[in-house]
Amino acid sequence: MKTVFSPLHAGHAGNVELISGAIVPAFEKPSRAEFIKARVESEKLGPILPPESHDLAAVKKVHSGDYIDFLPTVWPLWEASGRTGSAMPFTWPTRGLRGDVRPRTIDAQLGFYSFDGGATFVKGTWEAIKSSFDVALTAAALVKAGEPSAFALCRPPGHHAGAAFMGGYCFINNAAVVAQWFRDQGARRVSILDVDYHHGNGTQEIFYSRGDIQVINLHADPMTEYPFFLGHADERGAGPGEGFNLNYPMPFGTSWDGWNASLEDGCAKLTAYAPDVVVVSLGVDTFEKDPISQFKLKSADYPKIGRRIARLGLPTLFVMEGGYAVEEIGVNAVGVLTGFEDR
Ligand SMILES: NCCCNCCCCCC(O)(O)C(F)(F)F
Ligand SMILES: [Zn+2]
Repeated sequence: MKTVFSPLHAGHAGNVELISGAIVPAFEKPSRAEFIKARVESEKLGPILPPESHDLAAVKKVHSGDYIDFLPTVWPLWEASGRTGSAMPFTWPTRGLRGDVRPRTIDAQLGFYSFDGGATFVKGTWEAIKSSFDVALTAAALVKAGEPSAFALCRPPGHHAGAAFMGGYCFINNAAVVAQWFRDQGARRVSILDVDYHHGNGTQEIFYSRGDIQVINLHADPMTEYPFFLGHADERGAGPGEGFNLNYPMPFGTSWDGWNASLEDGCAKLTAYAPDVVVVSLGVDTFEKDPISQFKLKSADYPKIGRRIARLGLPTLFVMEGGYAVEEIGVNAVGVLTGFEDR
């Protein structure tokens, strides 16, 4: 399997996040991608290719233009306002406030275009964001060109980013961008299978009213876990999208048997949908040792996920999302990929 990777992810470094009332170093850090890359090499998964560069056209098919055009202006505006630390919002237009008027202050604009304080900017963040979707689009082109599968080693991740908002370490929804790209390249139906521990609220929001892109999410129950405000089982899609959004919320402590029951049902629904291609939002924060997550999957379980996805018998693009147990992130993420290839 070929991997696409860009060293430009490393410019998104030194970020902080707000956890339990304290500003702490961000869990979404450069070593995550480096450990995965090292494991791709040590497992001899296949060649590691640099991304082709793309313009923003494919991105603006799923994200609003004003939101995307805002992203590269953040750091310059933040610096121009005299700040040096991570650019982070602290006010959001929630119920009863106006979300149709964008204030002039950069701090407010960050809140205008986000749902939490988890998507922060430093000097190299925009370059990293751009390299991440270039990686995803380059890997998608490999699958379109006939590769049975490919691995987009994306960083930053994307599945919490909606049409016009960022959050949860996500800025551009890489999986959504490539799913739309496959449609534009002639795929009649595309399935997105999101196995990250957290619900892919952004991906759901982007495709919620569409029947041509099926979105299947396996995740921790939002009644008790981030992102909290989307991801319930009764969210089944709207209008033409009714029935094409499937959520499998699961309780804290879920281990392989319970998680696999959701995977089996999701795969049956995917097979019934008969897509031309599958995009896997690959997060491995379902791992028992993940520092911010509450599922109990073991490293030996990840190859089983890959084997099950391979049994779908469809062209498959893996897009990297989350996972914070950095020592084991490579073993677990690449375990899915070697399992897919049944090695
Ligand atoms: N205790 C409060 C910390 C807030 N937690 C934010 C969790 C973000 C999870 C991101 C992710 O893993 O879903 C992604 F795949 F997008 F990277
Ligand atoms: Zn996650």
